[in-house]
Amino acid sequence: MLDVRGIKKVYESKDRTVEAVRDLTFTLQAGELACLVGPSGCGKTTLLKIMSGLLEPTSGEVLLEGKRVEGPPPGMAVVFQEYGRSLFPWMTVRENVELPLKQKKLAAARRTELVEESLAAVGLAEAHAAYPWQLSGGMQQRVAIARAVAYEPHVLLMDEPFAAVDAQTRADLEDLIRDLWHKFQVTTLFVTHDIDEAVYLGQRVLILSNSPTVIRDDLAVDLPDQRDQLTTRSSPRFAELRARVYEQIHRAKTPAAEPVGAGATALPTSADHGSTEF
Ligand SMILES: Nc1ncnc2c1ncn2[C@@H]1O[C@H](COP(=O)(O)OP(=O)(O)OP(=O)(O)O)[C@@H](O)[C@H]1O
Repeated sequence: MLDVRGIKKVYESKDRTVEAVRDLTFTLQAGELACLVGPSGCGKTTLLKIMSGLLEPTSGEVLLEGKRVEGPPPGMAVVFQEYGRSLFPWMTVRENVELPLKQKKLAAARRTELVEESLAAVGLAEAHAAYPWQLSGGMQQRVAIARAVAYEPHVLLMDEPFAAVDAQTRADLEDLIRDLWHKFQVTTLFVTHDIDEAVYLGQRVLILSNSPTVIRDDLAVDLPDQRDQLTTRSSPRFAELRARVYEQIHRAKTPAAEPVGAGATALPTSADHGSTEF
């Protein structure tokens, strides 16, 4: 449903050339929830901008439902980290969520239905008349998520959406994402540099190498579908999976990256609800 084929991106300016992404190829199946994790600066945001048609690749292509992405595709919604900048402060919560639906030229009755359903789904039915600046950071990010869901996208891309919220809010938002995914079955790619978050959320974790970036591993997360912060994160399988991701990223950051299993790597201990970030 979403094909990323041989994506390469070289940023060129007068005095500097940066090969941010070398060769990325993967496919997201319809209804899949995949996480993308990699070291800081490895090109995650670059890749997402290319996938959402905001940036042109140097070579390669992205296909959404067989159609080449050449500008923001109508069936795609993106949630960014900076919720503060993505909501309009002069519009109420309801108006913010409704705006893309107006641009989609939906009838008023359908817009009302979608706005109410999505605000209820993120637990903000009561806050529809508030302005974003009257809400906490976590609530603002819920509004941004509601806006994306109301749009009824075929694909939802999320670029480190919880990086700016506190740990408790982050855990709640992670559970919200899984609930919404179960409810709406939207194909989702969630970018994070938090290994625990990637394993907890995803059915699959794509691990990127250091820049210039390629896919280092594509890991199936065989944890039970019903997850909760306490039981899932303290299960032995969760610990094994996060150790594998950690090891891959650790090796990706060393200059002569060896394949997994070629040597011992000291792993951080899995503190309950702690996270490992890069
Ligand atoms: N507009 C640009 N011009 C030149 N170089 C850029 C530009 N945008 C990003 N880069 C470079 O491309 C590389 C990848 O950046 P990118 O922001 O995509 O990585 P990232 O994985 O999202 O980083 P982080 O995890 O720190 O947010 C970096 O070396 C960065 O300096």
